[in-house]
Amino acid sequence: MATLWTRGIQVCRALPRLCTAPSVQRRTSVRLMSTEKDNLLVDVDSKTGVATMQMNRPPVNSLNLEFLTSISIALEKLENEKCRGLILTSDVPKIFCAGLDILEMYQPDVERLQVFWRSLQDVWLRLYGSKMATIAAINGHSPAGGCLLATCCDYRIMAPNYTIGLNETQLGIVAPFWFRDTMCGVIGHRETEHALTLGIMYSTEEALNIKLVDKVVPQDKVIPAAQEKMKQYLKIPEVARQLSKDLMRRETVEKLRLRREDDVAAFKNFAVRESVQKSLGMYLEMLKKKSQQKK
Ligand SMILES: CCCCCCCCCCC/C=C/C(=O)SCCNC(=O)CCNC(=O)[C@H](O)C(C)(C)COP(=O)(O)OP(=O)(O)OC[C@H]1O[C@@H](n2cnc3c(N)ncnc32)[C@H](O)[C@@H]1OP(=O)(O)O
Repeated sequence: MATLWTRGIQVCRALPRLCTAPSVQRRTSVRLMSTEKDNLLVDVDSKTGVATMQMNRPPVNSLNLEFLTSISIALEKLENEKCRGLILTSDVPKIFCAGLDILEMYQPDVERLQVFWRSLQDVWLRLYGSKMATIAAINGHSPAGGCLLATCCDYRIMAPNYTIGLNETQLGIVAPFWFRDTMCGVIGHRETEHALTLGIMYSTEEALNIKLVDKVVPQDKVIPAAQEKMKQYLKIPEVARQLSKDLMRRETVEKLRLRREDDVAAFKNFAVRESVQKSLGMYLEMLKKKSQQKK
């Protein structure tokens, strides 16, 4: 197992130029490193060409601008390196990904808010449109943006006793069309409508029933099961597999590509509404209270 490490991704606060390209050195061990500690660990098996990407931004792997930028750059590098497969998982106990960092949307700097949204679009375009075979090894809770990451993948394996879903309406916000399309592609129109309007968080078992996840295995078997499933993908002739995936996803990808700036504007205009800010504030307060009660 070789490790692909990315060194020196400099995430600048200065906008709009966010970061300089990381210099990748090919050697036995190359690390993907971000300014925010090692919040993304990427190992590439040099024999199989399968990368394992572990999200590691405690406490809950929430997706802020810097973290999204790291993920996006890492995905680009893996694609450029012609990796064949990607297993996306978490290094944070009990959490796959808590979705977007709500602090990015609450009382935002409007300039940064837009860059933030573009960086989320980038991650989606790269992950959903990836040529690699992608498997989500969901080893923890996976609300909203976490569910989006998982549903971008070709296959989902989840551990028991967690939750997954697009719960946006519960926060008083709305999942945009490309979140919807991604989920529709996995569970179909009716179930997506039900899930989105009610903001349903499914238990692992419920998620399996509606095929939001493909397989449930014990916690310690999630990554081995993903590695095993990956073998099946890698046995398929590469071009045939990639073209079939492209055939299924191209229209959805193109829809966002063509509407990127409209989507940024819609997000910005929506997020700055007084009613939305009020809802986000109340939700953050609720999370804080819940967290304090545990301590
Ligand atoms: C007209 C149409 C136009 C369209 C326009 C678009 C509109 C906007 C679309 C936006 C799409 C949004 C997508 C999202 O992803 S929103 C984020 C949703 N996420 C959640 O609701 C998850 C909330 N968190 C939880 O449920 C739990 O934290 C979790 C189950 C993940 C873990 O529970 P646990 O008990 O282990 O941990 P705590 O709850 O104690 O949390 C620890 C600390 O982390 C903070 N926290 C949690 N989640 C987030 C988050 N997503 N962002 C920021 N911070 C988060 C939590 O407050 C605790 O902090 P403190 O310890 O400091 O109190």
